[in-house]
Amino acid sequence: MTEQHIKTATAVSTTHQEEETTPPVMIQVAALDKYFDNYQALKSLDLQVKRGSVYGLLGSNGAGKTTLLKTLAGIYREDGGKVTVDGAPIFDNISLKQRMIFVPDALYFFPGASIDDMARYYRELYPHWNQQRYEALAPFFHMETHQKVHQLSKGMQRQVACWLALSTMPEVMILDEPLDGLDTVMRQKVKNLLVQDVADRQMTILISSHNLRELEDFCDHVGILHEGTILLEKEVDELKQDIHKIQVAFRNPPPAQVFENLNLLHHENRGSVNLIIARGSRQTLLEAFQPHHPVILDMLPLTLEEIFIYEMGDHGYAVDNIIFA
Ligand SMILES: Nc1ncnc2c1ncn2[C@@H]1O[C@H](COP(=O)(O)OP(=O)(O)OP(=O)(O)O)[C@@H](O)[C@H]1O
Repeated sequence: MTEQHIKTATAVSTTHQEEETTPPVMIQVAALDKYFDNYQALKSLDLQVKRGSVYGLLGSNGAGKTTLLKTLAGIYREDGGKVTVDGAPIFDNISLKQRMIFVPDALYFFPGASIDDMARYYRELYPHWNQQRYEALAPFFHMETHQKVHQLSKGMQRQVACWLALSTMPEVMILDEPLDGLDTVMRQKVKNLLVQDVADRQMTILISSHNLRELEDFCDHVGILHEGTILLEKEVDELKQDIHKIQVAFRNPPPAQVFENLNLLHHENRGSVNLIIARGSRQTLLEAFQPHHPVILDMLPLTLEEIFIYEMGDHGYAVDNIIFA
């Protein structure tokens, strides 16, 4: 989500008097345990998602993403810890479930149902169903509402699931790898639609993916789930501001302390050029080198992928499969 969207969403929230009392946290997970027989799929997991924000949940196969999302959607009951949405427990809470939507990894449509049939079903279940929006979105998805869902391709069925979900006007959307199988253009269009709802009416999104790149331009927070726990959680903007890749070379090398005093994540020499990944503000890092008259001093932007690799390196984990899968 863009900075502008966040600003818009913030502006909307502060213009409404009643929202001053609304808790900023929409999804709260504390010390969540989930077992399948003797197998512990989620281990004392903590997670918070603020109202009107987008949280990206990353994890490799079997990390526990679907288990977590199904628990948050109230499909699984927690075995330990607490899961609340807008301050209330979710399991067995029908009125709360009417305010949120879960788009699962494995989609389900009634046998032989058309898109319109499914829309009628959703209309019965969700009191805030917006028929006008449902109809307006048909050309966006390039589909006719009388089409049978089972005759559509997998990617088109995923689009139908997003289309129906958006038409329920949810306060919270939980999406299990919704972008898988969508072509690049449609993926971006769906992301734009989702972000628009976040900006316009403070919808909260929790979205899972194997692919960090998929989430990079879209999420406010990214968390890495690994073997049932959140290994690392970061605010995307903060991450990008706080970590830098620097190429620096000197005619006369400065004392070693210049490097030692930095919060270094990585340092290598390529000929006379030092390649450094370091934490700290841009200004602090520049000020460390400038007194030593560098002949080259470049600060390069880091991708979120690179940031996670270096950050996770700190934790001593090999995470290539999480980042690149
Ligand atoms: N119904 C179930 N019964 C038994 N074990 C389960 C069940 N559902 C999930 N598991 C186990 O829990 C672990 C987490 O599975 P989960 O489906 O949550 O992972 P995931 O991160 O969504 O994986 P993927 O990216 O492959 O979809 C796995 O080891 C899986 O085998």
